[in-house]
Amino acid sequence: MRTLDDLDVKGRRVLVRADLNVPLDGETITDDGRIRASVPTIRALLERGAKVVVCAHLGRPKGKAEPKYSLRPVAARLGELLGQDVAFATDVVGDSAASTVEALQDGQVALLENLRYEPGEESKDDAERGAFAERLAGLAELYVGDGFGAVHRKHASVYDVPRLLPHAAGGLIEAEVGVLRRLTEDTERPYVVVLGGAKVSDKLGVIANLLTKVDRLLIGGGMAYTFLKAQGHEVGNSLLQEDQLDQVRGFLDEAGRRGVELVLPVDVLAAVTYAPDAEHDVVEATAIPADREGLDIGPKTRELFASKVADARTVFWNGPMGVFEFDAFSGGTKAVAEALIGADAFTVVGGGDSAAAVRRLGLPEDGFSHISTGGGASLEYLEGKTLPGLAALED
Ligand SMILES: Nc1ncnc2c1ncn2[C@@H]1O[C@H](COP(=O)(O)OP(=O)(O)OP(=O)(O)O)[C@@H](O)[C@H]1O
Ligand SMILES: O=C(O)[C@H](O)COP(=O)(O)O
Repeated sequence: MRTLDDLDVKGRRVLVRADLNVPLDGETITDDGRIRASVPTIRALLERGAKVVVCAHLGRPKGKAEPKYSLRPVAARLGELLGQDVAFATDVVGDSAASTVEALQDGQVALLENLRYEPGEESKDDAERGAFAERLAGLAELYVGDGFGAVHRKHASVYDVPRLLPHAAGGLIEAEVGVLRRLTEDTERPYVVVLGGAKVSDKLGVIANLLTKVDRLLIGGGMAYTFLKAQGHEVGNSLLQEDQLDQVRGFLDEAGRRGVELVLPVDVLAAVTYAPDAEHDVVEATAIPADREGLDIGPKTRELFASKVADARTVFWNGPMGVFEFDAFSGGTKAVAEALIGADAFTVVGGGDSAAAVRRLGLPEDGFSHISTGGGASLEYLEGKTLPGLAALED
């Protein structure tokens, strides 16, 4: 992959694809980790006299402009971190983007509005995606891919634009790939992967492949309930991926055949509703009442998961064990994070929310070997898959 040193950026418009998908509470950014991780590359380009045009997505607005997914608050925070103004374009490839980019002087930076306001960004139709990519590429002369968290998406800004412009990888992508490579080459064993979180359908897909690589797979968070249901248990109102139950039954069989330990929760915190102060009880994972939803792993599971991490030599963890944003349901995530910190192992945490959880719970970031900005992206990297955003940069 070419790096920033291979591009002559002085006086030129450089489109930087960053991952600025941060958690928001209204317009308040609750964790700015991904913005901070994007700063070094943007700063390096500014210092070299480029006109920097940053593009990124926020949430999943599905091709429509929805104010709650606006990147405007992110532009303000990015400006504070860079110590200079960030011009904000109120559209992606429209008049505002054109005039904002036109007005940039060398060493100045702009952020475009949420890429996913445009249906072309995520389109599965190559022509529609390509047409949007042409418009986006038209804003700049060079492209820098640095949004590691999104490299697993075959989206216009990730996959198509680098084919249209001279390009390079930014420092974040270089660093992430450098560390994650260690998890795919000569992995020290026992190798344990811990999965949780809420993007269940996305991440179930990676399990088949992980089962060929790991010694133990621990499943918590919103992911666990599809497994419990597949084993025939009631999961009440818990997060469930009904259409993937057969696939999950297949994983359970495959794990058995391969001798991979697949460890599920034995108890959960079952709440009456999804709320910070929801009334809840600890119940056996096999006996979740029909009118309750599991919002965290229970105390016995925390001990069980910690014991399964304790002797590991390599651990990758993606996805919180519960709704850590609510204090009452953050204990499981904290227990798993502490188990990783205590392990004598190469430990990697991946994912926007997983990394945010570590910081929110006040745990030391240097307690882990690496905190990755990518969740789904790191998981797919670990599978050994070719990721569209990396392949495009390698071309
Ligand atoms: N039992 C549960 N029920 C509902 N939501 C849950 C549960 N457990 C965890 N979550 C939610 O999962 C979300 C994080 O999931 P997600 O899969 O997006 O992880 P991530 O670390 O951000 O990875 P990525 O970077 O791929 O998005 C959190 O907002 C958390 O509240
Ligand atoms: O949060 C992430 O994992 C990345 O920003 C990608 O977001 P996505 O899962 O909505 O594509």
